[in-house]
Amino acid sequence: MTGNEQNPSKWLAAEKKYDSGVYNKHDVVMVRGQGATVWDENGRSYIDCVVGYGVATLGHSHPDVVKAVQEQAGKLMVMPQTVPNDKRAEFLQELVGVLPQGLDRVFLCNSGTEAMEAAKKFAITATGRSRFVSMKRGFSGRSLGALSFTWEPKYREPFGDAVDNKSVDFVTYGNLDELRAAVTEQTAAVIMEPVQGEGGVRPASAEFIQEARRITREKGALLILDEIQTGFCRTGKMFACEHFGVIPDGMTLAKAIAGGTPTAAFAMMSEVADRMPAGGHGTTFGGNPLSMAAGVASLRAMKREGLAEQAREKGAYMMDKLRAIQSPKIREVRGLGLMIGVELKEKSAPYIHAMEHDEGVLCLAATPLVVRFLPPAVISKEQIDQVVAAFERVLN
Ligand SMILES: Cc1[nH+]cc(COP(=O)(O)O)c(CN[C@@H](CCC(=O)O)C(=O)O)c1O
Repeated sequence: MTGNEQNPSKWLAAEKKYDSGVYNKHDVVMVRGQGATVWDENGRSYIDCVVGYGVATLGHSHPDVVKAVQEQAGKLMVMPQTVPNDKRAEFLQELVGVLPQGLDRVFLCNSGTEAMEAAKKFAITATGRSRFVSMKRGFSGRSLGALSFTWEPKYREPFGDAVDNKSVDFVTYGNLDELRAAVTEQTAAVIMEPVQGEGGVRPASAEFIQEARRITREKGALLILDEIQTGFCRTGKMFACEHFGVIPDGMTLAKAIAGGTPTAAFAMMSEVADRMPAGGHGTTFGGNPLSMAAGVASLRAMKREGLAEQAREKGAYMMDKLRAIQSPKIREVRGLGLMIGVELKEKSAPYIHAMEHDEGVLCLAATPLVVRFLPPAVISKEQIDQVVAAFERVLN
């Protein structure tokens, strides 16, 4: 068990008492992390295959990131983007240096949903159009603009018409005929994840993404790839689009972008950026020097440690081990790199709970039937073996 029933945590009580109530809180208080391991307030360790929903791909508290944040915190933490800053400039250079060719203009912000909001506004000004095509099972964020691209009705319905559902056509992920029918001369952009994450860990086919690239060019629409979860080595490449040989007109980025600090971006072609009126968008915290320092350290560490190759190799290893589990409860093991989903023939929640409480492994859901594993690319083979053995035990 993780909670301390005799001496309930004062931190747990306080957080549950004052929180907004939107989250289904675990009964454990995590206080420290290093690499692929986190510890709760009672000193129990866990192998973390959630890492903040795919944020700490570089591992918790990477020493380079910690050092960079400590130094920048003592130098300059706050400077709005109207005023240039050395760290921000350095991060932009590092980021554009790893982005696909041509994506060399960047709107910096603070979360994935904000990046998607920016993408929506830039697409409208770049094309003069306001219709969009998004994907069934797609997840683009929770703000009202991003929510219009997010498929799952339970996320949209409580907000009624405040969510613009009228100007978005949803197509079945992977269905070429639906895609071709939906993209027209009124379409501003097609929005899609190269691998659907929250929607069940579903890699796209190369054919589907390549057709999205072709048809958007033909119709004068933008292709915007949502790499908020797939970006920054998660799938075995720096960006998942590299697996498919496709360069989009824009790419939303967040999660693993800056060493765990709340940072995001909409990266785009100059032709897209140049059509936004000056002052047409903005953010207070975006591009703050503290996050930028973490981002510079993180991107350099990813390159130096060959993190994409680590994710590719360890992801293949982990999926092989998961596929070797002989269990009638498993329908399919799928994914790309270290973005892994195990679809069960029954609800996954009890097994995810047992992994945490009985086995000391953190994993998460991606739709009610899928167990999602998002380990950090610094995870060891031994830790992977422990995770797989634990999963086999909870299934049996
Ligand atoms: C592909 C994708 N796009 C956009 C977002 C929104 O990013 P942000 O505003 O920084 O949360 C997320 C969050 N993905 C997590 C959902 C979080 C939630 O439930 O809300 C996830 O995959 O679990 C994505 O995975």
